[in-house]
Amino acid sequence: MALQNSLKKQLPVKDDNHIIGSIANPIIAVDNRGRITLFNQACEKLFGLTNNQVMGKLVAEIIPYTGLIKVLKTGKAHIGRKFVLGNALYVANRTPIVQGNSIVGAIGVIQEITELHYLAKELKQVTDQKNALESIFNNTNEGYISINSEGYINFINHAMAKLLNREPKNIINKHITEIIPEADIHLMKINGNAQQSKIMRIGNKKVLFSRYPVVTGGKVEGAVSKVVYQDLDKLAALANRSMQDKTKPNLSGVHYTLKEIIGTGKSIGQLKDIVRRVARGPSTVLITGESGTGKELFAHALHSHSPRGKGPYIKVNCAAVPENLLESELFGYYEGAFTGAKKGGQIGKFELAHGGTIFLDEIGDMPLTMQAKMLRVLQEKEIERLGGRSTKKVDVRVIAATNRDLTEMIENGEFRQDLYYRLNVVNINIPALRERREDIGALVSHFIEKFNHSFNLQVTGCSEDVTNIFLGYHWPGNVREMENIIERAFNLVDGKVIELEHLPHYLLKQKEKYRQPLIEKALPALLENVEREALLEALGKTGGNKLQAAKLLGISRAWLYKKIKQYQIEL
Ligand SMILES: Nc1ncnc2c1ncn2[C@@H]1O[C@H](COP(=O)(O)OP(=O)(O)OP(=O)(O)O)[C@@H](O)[C@H]1O
Repeated sequence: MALQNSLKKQLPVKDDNHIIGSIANPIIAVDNRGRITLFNQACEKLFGLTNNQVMGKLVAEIIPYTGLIKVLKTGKAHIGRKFVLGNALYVANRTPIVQGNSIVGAIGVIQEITELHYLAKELKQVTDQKNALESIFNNTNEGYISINSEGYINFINHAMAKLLNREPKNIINKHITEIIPEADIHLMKINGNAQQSKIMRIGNKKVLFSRYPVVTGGKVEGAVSKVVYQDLDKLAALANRSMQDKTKPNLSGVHYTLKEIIGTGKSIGQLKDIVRRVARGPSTVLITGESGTGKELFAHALHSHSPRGKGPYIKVNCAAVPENLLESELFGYYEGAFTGAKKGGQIGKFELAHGGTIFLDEIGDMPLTMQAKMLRVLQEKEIERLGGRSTKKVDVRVIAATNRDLTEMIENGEFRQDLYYRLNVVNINIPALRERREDIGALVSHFIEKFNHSFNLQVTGCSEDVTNIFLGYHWPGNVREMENIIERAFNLVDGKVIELEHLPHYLLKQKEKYRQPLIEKALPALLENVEREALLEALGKTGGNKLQAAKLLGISRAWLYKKIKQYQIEL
């Protein structure tokens, strides 16, 4: 008790006015008639009036709009009423002073909130910006995650959370290595350097990520990582698909028509007529001919001129695909069909070609087991993916090609006869280049024009010696070989004419070889051979023009016709 009394003496609690006077908040009170009864020092400062000037005076006269009179009249408190005085913002709480049942006065307590107001405004702006950024980050497919300088996650967007297969709320504040163990190496190294486009694994996915330091006031405060492609394997598969799409004409720009097939001679002309007619129908076509004769070019043209020309054109090289993969390549497979099968399975070339054409190149190299399956597809027009039991109808036109002698293969038991008949509904046989020398001149001009364009040169032609070699050579590699020889010459030529020195050595030698067998024959046969070759050369040089060819040979036109008939030269 003694202690309490001594404390009371020391503390100013006994002097209410002194306590109120010391409060930093302006306080003003009135009695029940509105006369000022309390006006503390903070109030004096706020209103610029002294206590002596205002005490006992009517508040309405001294400071209008305090709201205290209204509180007196209504008995209702005003809480948190804002008002502006000078450049500052204030909030006031006004309450009635109640004694017993009656209102004996009113009191107002004021607080300056200018700073607070601006802070609140700033906070709102920051919150708005944060919300906007969050919605941007959460509506992108790119994953974002940020960590502080100790590696604790302070932000993650939806895409990144999805990639991690977790809820964002279960990730925030966790250590990055706890959530992404692989991050130890890639995401954790917090320094001032950015890392761009690195590949890392997150779970079973390969992703591409970039990491940037978060720098505040020159200090690295953390790092933010961006995952650009969530699954590179998927992306690779997509790119693969898009490459496959590119094999489709009209989409890729690689689009051969009959116009691109060069040949002035009768044989090519006849073949073009056949293509025009056959293209209209649905029949399977077998294109035969030596390697490099233009089988693929004809297959393309067949597709382009057909009603399916705008559909896909899918090529499968039966010799290039390993035997054990050919079936899945052609018909596709379901997930888990075999060890190493891709997740999600794979669509086969037949399905890809739906509505278009499938070109089965090198069909002669198709294994016998596959030949049986192919026969079924051609008969039923339906395919069965590996690992599945259901079949699917496909609307595909089949064009097959081979440089092998299928009839001989049938005799040797290497090719199924029934498949041969199915494929050979229409046969297009492209003669070897040596059997249509009349096309040589036009082809040479065509390739010179083509390479002038790509090499940006102005080559006008070949020297006479070179022309003679071209006309006499037996072209085992056919048009492809000619294309290669001319391209090679373009790499060496520095004038406007292709000369002997621009030809490969073997070609000069081959020419002699080509002439050699002649001496092994009897004289009449030898003469016939020479005569035939001379006719072919002349016709080739003149692009098949008989009048000019006859002039070149020094014979009459009638004689030339007789010889053409005798040697069964096709023009
Ligand atoms: N008549 C032609 N006109 C223009 N270019 C041709 C002609 N014939 C072939 N070519 C060109 O020759 C090259 C070989 O042609 P293509 O690939 O069509 O031959 P292929 O008979 O299918 O060969 P392979 O049997 O080796 O597959 C291609 O670059 C092609 O453009």
